Amino acid sequence: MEIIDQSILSKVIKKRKSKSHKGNYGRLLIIGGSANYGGAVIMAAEGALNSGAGLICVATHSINSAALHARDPEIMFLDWHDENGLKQMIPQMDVIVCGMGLGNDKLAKHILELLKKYVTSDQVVVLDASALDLIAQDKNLLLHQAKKIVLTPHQVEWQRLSQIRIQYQSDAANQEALDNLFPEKNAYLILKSSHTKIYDQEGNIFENPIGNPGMAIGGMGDTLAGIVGGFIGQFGAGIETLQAAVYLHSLAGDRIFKDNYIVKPTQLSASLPLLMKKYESQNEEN
Ligand SMILES: NC(=O)C1=CN([C@@H]2O[C@H](COP(=O)(O)OP(=O)(O)OC[C@H]3O[C@@H](n4cnc5c(N)ncnc54)[C@H](OP(=O)(O)O)[C@@H]3O)[C@@H](O)[C@H]2O)[C@@H](O)CC1
Ligand SMILES: Nc1ncnc2c1ncn2[C@@H]1O[C@H](COP(=O)(O)OP(=O)(O)O)[C@@H](O)[C@H]1O
Ligand SMILES: [Mg+2]
Repeated sequence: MEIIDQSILSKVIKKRKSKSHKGNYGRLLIIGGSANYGGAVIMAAEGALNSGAGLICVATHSINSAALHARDPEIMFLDWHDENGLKQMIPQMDVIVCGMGLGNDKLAKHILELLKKYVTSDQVVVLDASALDLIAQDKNLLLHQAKKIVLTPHQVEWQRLSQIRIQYQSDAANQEALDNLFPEKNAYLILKSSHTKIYDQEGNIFENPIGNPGMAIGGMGDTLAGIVGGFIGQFGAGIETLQAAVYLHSLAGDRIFKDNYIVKPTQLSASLPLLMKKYESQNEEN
């Protein structure tokens, strides 16, 4: 197992080319936010926006549209009851992040079915929160055809999905469970805790050494899912991209925690552009 260190940031965060446009930095579809959990998808979207995603569309319950646009007019909205809209939108995007506040009703399941049907082998899918819980209840909802699939459970979500109780979530058991879920070997696991670990399917494991208890607050994982999506859209779906996303999330949290009793997820997101500028690579992206 390797410990992630700060050098991962300048390795992954590229200086932007002057000759570029929003399409070069990832088209993201973020799906989540039932009538009661709109905050979850807005926090994910703010993680993606502030970490540099080129273009973001949020598919959510229509009740969340005004709040989303009031906070972030940069972000597009799609009513998640609009099945035709979803069918058209899904294959057009580079990265799909799904699950934050999705809930577990019939519509939530149907959205996972649509994803399974319309995601292509060129796309990357990040699955979080309710999406993982729904798949734990019905493994038929799991999609396999994406180029890469990134799971971002906390330990209880991973327990539900892998059937491994928290105290038995050893590296070997986690890797075996990931391989059982994805025999195609196209998945990563970001297992969140106070020491988040990242697993690939080639036997590599990376542990995040930073972060703090001020980050133990609802929405912190939603924010991470958005950052992971934003980073994949800009820097590709390799293991180093995931390490940098996880590390940056905690580094941002630590900087706020130095002077604050708690770390608000929205405050963390707002601090990302400055932090990314500080740690960007000195060489232009190639
Ligand atoms: N503002 C919004 O709209 C927000 C909406 N959200 C949305 O809510 C939905 C449900 O998600 P969820 O994570 O709150 O519920 P769930 O999966 O039942 O987990 C809770 C249980 O797990 C435990 N537990 C958690 N982490 C643990 C850990 N690392 N290690 C160990 N234990 C841990 C925890 O423990 P306990 O409280 O019992 O001590 C409890 O038992 C989902 O769609 C999500 O996106 C949230 O994102 C928040 C902001
Ligand atoms: N004590 C802690 N130390 C470090 N990081 C923490 C701590 N508590 C929570 N976190 C981080 O906060 C996030 C919580 O994710 P999650 O439980 O999915 O939150 P939510 O679903 O409420 O958004 C994870 O990234 C986790 O690593
Ligand atoms: Mg969560």
